[in-house]
Amino acid sequence: MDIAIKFCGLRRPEDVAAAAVAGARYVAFNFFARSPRAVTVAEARELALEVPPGIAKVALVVDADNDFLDRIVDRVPLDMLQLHGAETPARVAEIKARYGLPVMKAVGIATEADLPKLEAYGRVADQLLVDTKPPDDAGLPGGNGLAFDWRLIAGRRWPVPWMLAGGLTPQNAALAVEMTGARQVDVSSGVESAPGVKDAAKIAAFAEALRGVASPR
Ligand SMILES: O=C(O)c1ccccc1NCC(=O)[C@H](O)[C@H](O)COP(=O)(O)O
Repeated sequence: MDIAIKFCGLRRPEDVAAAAVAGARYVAFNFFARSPRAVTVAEARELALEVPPGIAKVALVVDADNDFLDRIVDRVPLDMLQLHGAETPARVAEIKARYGLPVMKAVGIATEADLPKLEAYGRVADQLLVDTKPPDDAGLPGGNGLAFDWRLIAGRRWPVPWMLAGGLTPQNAALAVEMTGARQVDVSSGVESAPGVKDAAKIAAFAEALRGVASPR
């Protein structure tokens, strides 16, 4: 089975086109205003309308309130919500019920002590994004281009599908899949030429690096 790829933080129609050509299974639009990858609701709508059928369109939000989520969901055709803040399991369940969209919860991992959170969110979310926990001095809750120690999750399973994220690049993605058993991966800064600027050649190289790579699970 092919490894499913999510390209995160797309801002331009050419990014969507490059992701589609590379065989993306998901593309994500980032609504966190302080991110160099942020898009407005209107921009995301235009981008989402360009996404070919068969590619899931994901909205990435950080501790968004209902008013903001209402605006996003009303205007942007979406297939999934990605919650990348400090949303509690109860808030994840509330958002899932309110919008009727699948919800992916990002969980930051730095040490073994972070792993129980995956169990807790796995009971309420439809998917988990197993990402690197941002260091205290990181300016952003995600998209920092930092990997965590993949040995922490080698051989682990959760009750819902999950995606590996954090510091993946065309150079290390195949090894990450082999070490963790991930069947889905997420990448943002590893396919950029500058913060927020996706690079079509790196997007293609990332997909190429995973072609023919089989998850050991
Ligand atoms: O990418 C951002 O700017 C960002 C900002 C705020 C919250 C989350 C953000 N990104 C989340 C993602 O899903 C990234 O793809 C994930 O953290 C991996 O990023 P990277 O290490 O750059 O591949």
